[in-house]
Amino acid sequence: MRLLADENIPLLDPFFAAFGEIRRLPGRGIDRTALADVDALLVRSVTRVDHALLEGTPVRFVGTCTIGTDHLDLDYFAEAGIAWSSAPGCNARGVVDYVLGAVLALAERSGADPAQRTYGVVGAGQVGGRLVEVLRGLGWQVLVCDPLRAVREEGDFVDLEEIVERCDAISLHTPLQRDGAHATWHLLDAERLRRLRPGCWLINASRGAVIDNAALKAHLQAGVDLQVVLDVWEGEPQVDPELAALCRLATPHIAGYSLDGKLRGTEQIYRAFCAWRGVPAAVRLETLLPPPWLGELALHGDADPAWALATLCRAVYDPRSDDAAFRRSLLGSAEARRAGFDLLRKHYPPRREIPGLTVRVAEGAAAPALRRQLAALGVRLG
Ligand SMILES: NC(=O)C1=CN([C@@H]2O[C@H](COP(=O)(O)OP(=O)(O)OC[C@H]3O[C@@H](n4cnc5c(N)ncnc54)[C@H](O)[C@@H]3O)[C@@H](O)[C@H]2O)C=CC1
Ligand SMILES: O=C(O)C(=O)[C@H](O)COP(=O)(O)O
Repeated sequence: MRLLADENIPLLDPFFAAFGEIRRLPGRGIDRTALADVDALLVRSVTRVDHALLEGTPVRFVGTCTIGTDHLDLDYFAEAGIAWSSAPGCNARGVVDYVLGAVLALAERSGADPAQRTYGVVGAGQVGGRLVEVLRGLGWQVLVCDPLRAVREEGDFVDLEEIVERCDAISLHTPLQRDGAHATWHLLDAERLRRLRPGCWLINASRGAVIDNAALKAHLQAGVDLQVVLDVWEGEPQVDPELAALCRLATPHIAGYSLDGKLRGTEQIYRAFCAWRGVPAAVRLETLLPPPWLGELALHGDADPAWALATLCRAVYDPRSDDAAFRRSLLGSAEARRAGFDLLRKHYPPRREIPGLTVRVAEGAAAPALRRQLAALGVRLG
């Protein structure tokens, strides 16, 4: 059996070597020629996998080690009888940690208390749903917009217009859907951007085109008070440096790049692949995932919970380092910027997730509040 894989997929050998030959290519370089004798294709989000790529090739299985599937032509797969799988939820926690880091950075910069804002989460699936749980667990006010969930289940959902009008921090977590009743392409268009509350924090770690980037740039250039964090960009890997310069935080599509999330993504595709082949999945991620870099910490029982929240989150991940590296990469030519976007992702430093922490809290006046907060973050209590 021959497998072709994006070279940025980690742990290919431990999970897939037993099945046959594994060839590796940059995800953007995978073409029909490379697939001429390939049975299974393993990708991440940068390879468009459709009729044009697969027609006439022997590929019968496609796995994407990512949550998003907007780069796959699923209708064509169904028509052509090609088995496929994505990795739902694999890096959801990485995105949650990114949003927390972004919120804390915006709060520090503006001097605002993050606990006093009204958060709007748009899309409450694996990522947004976990984010809502964390924010509500911290005792913060959160409005949730997810029209698909709203028709399926009881719950406290609001529509997008209410999010736009009432929230002073909005985080987008929908898939990119170009058409249909719940299309998300340019969900935040010029008109909705205009109606955002002054001083609003707007975070996009979903897909670039969920916000109309040209409208956003025009809006920011007009001097509107909007604090924007973008991890994803229309047209990436080409990023508009003028738009990036207008953002408070700008990163190269790395919100979900926790080491844990990336390795889970490979494992989930390995399991789907084994199921397709009809063989048991013998390799276990637990044996391959390194222990958390930052294991155990102790907190004084009188520690200020707001200080503890910021300190612990930042100790695990602070998106400002990714922002600084990305801004440096945007100084060169268009070609260098495009290459820089992919290089930063290819050589991304290993980052772990907040729930990997174990924290002991000594007895003290703030101990109950600290323990509640740690539980909300998903941290283990030692
Ligand atoms: N920046 C990054 O590194 C990452 C980005 N992503 C992106 O985040 C997206 C969301 O991920 P998950 O939460 O895991 O997906 P999911 O499929 O679990 O959840 C998406 C949610 O959005 C809702 N939704 C769909 N259309 C909507 C609309 N028009 N308005 C409001 N809600 C709507 C769905 O009902 C669903 O509950 C992915 O599709 C992917 O594009 C995911 C992982 C990492
Ligand atoms: O899982 C997703 O969906 C994502 O957006 C991934 O974090 C994207 O990772 P790459 O495919 O860009 O490596």
